[in-house]
Parts: sequence; C-alpha cells; structure tokens
Amino acid sequence: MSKQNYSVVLNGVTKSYDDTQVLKSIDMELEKGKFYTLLGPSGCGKTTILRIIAGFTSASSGEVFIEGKKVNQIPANQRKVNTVFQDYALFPHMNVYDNIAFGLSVKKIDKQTIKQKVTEALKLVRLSGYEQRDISEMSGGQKQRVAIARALVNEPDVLLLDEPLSALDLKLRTDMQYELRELQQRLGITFVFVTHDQEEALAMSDWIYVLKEGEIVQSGTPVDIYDEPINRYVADFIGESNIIDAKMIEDYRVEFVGHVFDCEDAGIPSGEAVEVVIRPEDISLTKPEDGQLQAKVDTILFRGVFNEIIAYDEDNNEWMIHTTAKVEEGAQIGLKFEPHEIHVMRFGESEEDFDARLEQYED
Ligand SMILES: Nc1ncnc2c1ncn2[C@@H]1O[C@H](COP(=O)(O)OP(=O)(O)OP(=O)(O)O)[C@@H](O)[C@H]1O
Repeated sequence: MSKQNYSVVLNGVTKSYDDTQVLKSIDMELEKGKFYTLLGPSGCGKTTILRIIAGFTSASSGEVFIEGKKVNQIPANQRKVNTVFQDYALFPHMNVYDNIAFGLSVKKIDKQTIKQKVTEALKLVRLSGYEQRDISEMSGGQKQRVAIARALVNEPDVLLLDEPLSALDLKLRTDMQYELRELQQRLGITFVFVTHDQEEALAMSDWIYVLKEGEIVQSGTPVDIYDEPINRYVADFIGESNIIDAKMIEDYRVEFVGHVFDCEDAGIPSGEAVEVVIRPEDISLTKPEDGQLQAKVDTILFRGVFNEIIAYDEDNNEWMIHTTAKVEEGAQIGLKFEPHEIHVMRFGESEEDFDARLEQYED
C-alpha cells in the first residue's frame, strides 16, 4: 500500500531528551478507520508517540505522515488530529456547550454552524440536552464523553486517546470500552488508543503494538498476540500465563519438568533451550494417574465463573489453572495439555524472525 492509503505512517521515528533516547526507531503503518492500541508499562514511550503524531513535540529523526502527507514541519493546529487526554483537560468554569464550542469559536466559525456541530457531537456521545450543564456537575464518565465530543467536533481524521478511561471506576470503564469501540466503528475514523491495561487493549483493538523501553516488541491482532506471544515479556504482559523452561526434542516434541510433550510445530531445531507458554484456561484437570504431570493444589481463589488454582508440580514449578472443576486445597491432581495449547517461544527472538518462523509453521 502506498502512504496515501494510510491514516498515519511513522518511518524510523526516534526521540531523545538530552542524552536519553526514549524512542528507538519506531515504524508504524496505521490503516484508515481502524482501532489501534499502544500497550506497554509506564515510561515505555506511548505518550511520546501520540505527542509526535499530534505535533505537540517533534521527532528527533524519522518521518511522520498523516493521510499521505509528510507533517514533520506542520504545526499541531494544522493537523487533522485531535487528542483526548487522561484528565479530560476541560475548562471547569465553562458549561458543556462552551467547552465543546471553544475550538470552533477560536477559528471564528459562524455561530449557526458551531451550534449545529456541537449539537451533532453531543448526540454522538449521547449527551443531548446537557448543553447548559456546568462541567463541575458532570460525572466522571460524562466528563469523558464531553472531552470526546470536544475532539470530534473538529472532524479529525485521527483521534488520539491517552489513557482516557483510567480515571473511571471498573464498571464505568467497561461501559465506556463498549461505547468507544462502537463510536469508532460508527464514525470510521482512525483511533490510536494508549493504555497500560492489557484487558482494555484486547477488548477494543483491531491491532495492538506492544512497547518496551521505546521499542515495538510485537504487533498484531489481539488474538495473535494472546495466542502467539513472541517472548516472555509479551506473554507476561498480555493475560496470565504459565511460562516454563523447556527443551526442543524434535519437531512437534518438547521436554519440560522431565517429561516429553507433543506440541505445536515451532520450527526450532532439536536441542535448543526454549520456554513454553500455557494459558491457565488451557490446562485440563484430571485424576493424578491420568495427568501428563502431577501437581498438588496449594490455593484456590473463587473468581466468579471459574476457580483460579495455584498448584505445584513435582519440580516445584508453580502452575496457574482456571477451571470450573471442583477441587480441594492440598489435593493431588493431574494436568493435561492439548498439543496446540503448548506454545513454544525462543529466547531473544526478533519480531521479524518470529514472523518468518510462524509463517513457515502455518504453511
Ligand atoms: N519532556 C521530557 N523531558 C525528558 N524526558 C521525558 C519528557 N517527556 C517524557 N520523557 C521520558 O520519556 C520516557 C517515555 O515517556 P512517555 O510519557 O512517552 O511514557 P508512557 O509510556 O506514556 O508512560 P505513562 O503511561 O507513564 O505516561 C519516560 O522515561 C519519560 O520520563
């Protein structure tokens, strides 16, 4: 695809503050109308990437394209990009209408057009009728929606959202996840969403970039990243996992805890030390004698739809298991794994090599 067909392209973008490099050659190609998430722990550079796209700060090197046009030299107010901030950044002394109208009034757009656009934006975020309310009289979720309306009123090509849900309580956050996703699909504009919350990223995104210390570690659909994490960092960050040291025995066979297991074909030579990832929900419990591994239940946590069991195998490895089966603390159990649930990872593999290996494996 040529750059024209992308909403945002970053080409080898770096950023340094004094001697510290906070972004190391970031490449991204964001298609129009999709929901992208930048996911990673605090300080990994997510916000810096948003600020570079918005034009609030410039890249130290590399190119930034928006809607096919190079924008490195274009100021923030001339980019068709708007940002929704974590703290909403609303004007507390203005009512809802004036907050949303502010940007348009500055641009000296006529009052009638402003009214029409504000009305439309309020309708989009389901706040029609709230025009005259003071910001101080709005709840957290409502303020969030005002902030989104204020961004949408400018009809941006790209909406950047910097941890917009983190100030909300859990229930409201889940509701807003649905709302945002639905809004994005209805509007068909490109969303770039920043979060350190992996559940949020999995639930909302078409495509996720996992970042670590200023670099993209892995990118892919939520399912790809959940099912095929490239390394321990991604596996740990996305969902709960059991990660066990292992050794490739031959194609389709891997050894861990002193036993040999059938596994997916990983395209990794025999004898190589690897790690296997097994998700807690992919382990079946059996009687000890029927299991491929034996373990002893240590603790059980009731999690609503399932029980979370922590058990220790014969080598004292800890296993987390999500199950609806009933077991007792202290009980001996068997663990069973389907070959395709045993995901093999190589140490220190680059994303390119990982992709090539998977491609070969999928053929
Ligand atoms: N103006 C600045 N001057 C110096 N260092 C900065 C500046 N802005 C950001 N940094 C540093 O750049 C790194 C990346 O920051 P950034 O805010 O992009 O991370 P983040 O992933 O968004 O984290 P958070 O979720 O905590 O906001 C951090 O180490 C931060 O301290």
